[in-house]
Amino acid sequence: MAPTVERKKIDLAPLKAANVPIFFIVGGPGSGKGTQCDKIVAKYGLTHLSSGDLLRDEVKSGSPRGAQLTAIMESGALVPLEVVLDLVKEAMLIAIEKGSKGFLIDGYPREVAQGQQFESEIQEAKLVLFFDVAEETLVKRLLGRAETSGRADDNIDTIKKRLHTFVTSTAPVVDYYESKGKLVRINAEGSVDDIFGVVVANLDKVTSKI
Ligand SMILES: Nc1ncnc2c1ncn2[C@@H]1O[C@H](COP(=O)(O)OP(=O)(O)O)[C@@H](O)[C@H]1O
Ligand SMILES: Nc1ncnc2c1ncn2[C@H]1C[C@H](O)[C@@H](COP(=O)(O)OP(=O)(O)O)O1
Ligand SMILES: [Mg+2]
Repeated sequence: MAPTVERKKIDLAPLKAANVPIFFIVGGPGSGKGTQCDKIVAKYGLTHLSSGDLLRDEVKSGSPRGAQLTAIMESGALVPLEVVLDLVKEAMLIAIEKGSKGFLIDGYPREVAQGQQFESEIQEAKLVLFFDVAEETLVKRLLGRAETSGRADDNIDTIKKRLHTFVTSTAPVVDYYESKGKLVRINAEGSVDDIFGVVVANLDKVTSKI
């Protein structure tokens, strides 16, 4: 039986009223989502929310909700949709109160249903940036990150499982947004600065009003 998750009612009215642009940031584990988001924040001042960071913060907080998450994340599987979406909503509301002018939602959606539920409950994404990197490169980068990250999921066994989850659950997200004409596929094998150049060229087309 699936574990029951604690949920509370979240009033989304202020978030919907603000109607700020939302960008989904998708890519395999180690594709450079976090790295590029830091650079986007520095240039455009958008609010960066990483679903993985929100989950790790929840674990650290010692909440009952957090306690259920560690085992799932160490197994390389996806956390239940409602848990992630509630954390994202709560973080977005806090940022809106502080005057956020738009969001980078990093590591979300990781399955098509997550995208559909987010967009039906909150607002449509403006664009989906997909960082496209070969598996071999992802493994190399994650093993490099493992040396300093302290992350329980940066080890070869969990990395293999996370890659499997990416192929089975998240690759369909890429196809889904491509068919909607919202996908920006970025070859992310090159240097951080070269990739950022492509990111900027794409964001500049749609962020002139931010
Ligand atoms: N373009 C790149 N070339 C080489 N290494 C990179 C590049 N982008 C990110 N990295 C490194 O790869 C690792 C994973 O990057 P990260 O931004 O954490 O990816 P993600 O958030 O998609 O898992 C980090 O150690 C980061 O420094
Ligand atoms: N949107 C989401 N839905 C379900 N599980 C998620 C999720 N975002 C993150 N997780 C869970 C499963 C991931 O393997 C783990 C770490 O995510 P992450 O920090 O975004 O990884 P990375 O930046 O290496 O791609 O947290
Ligand atoms: Mg990340």
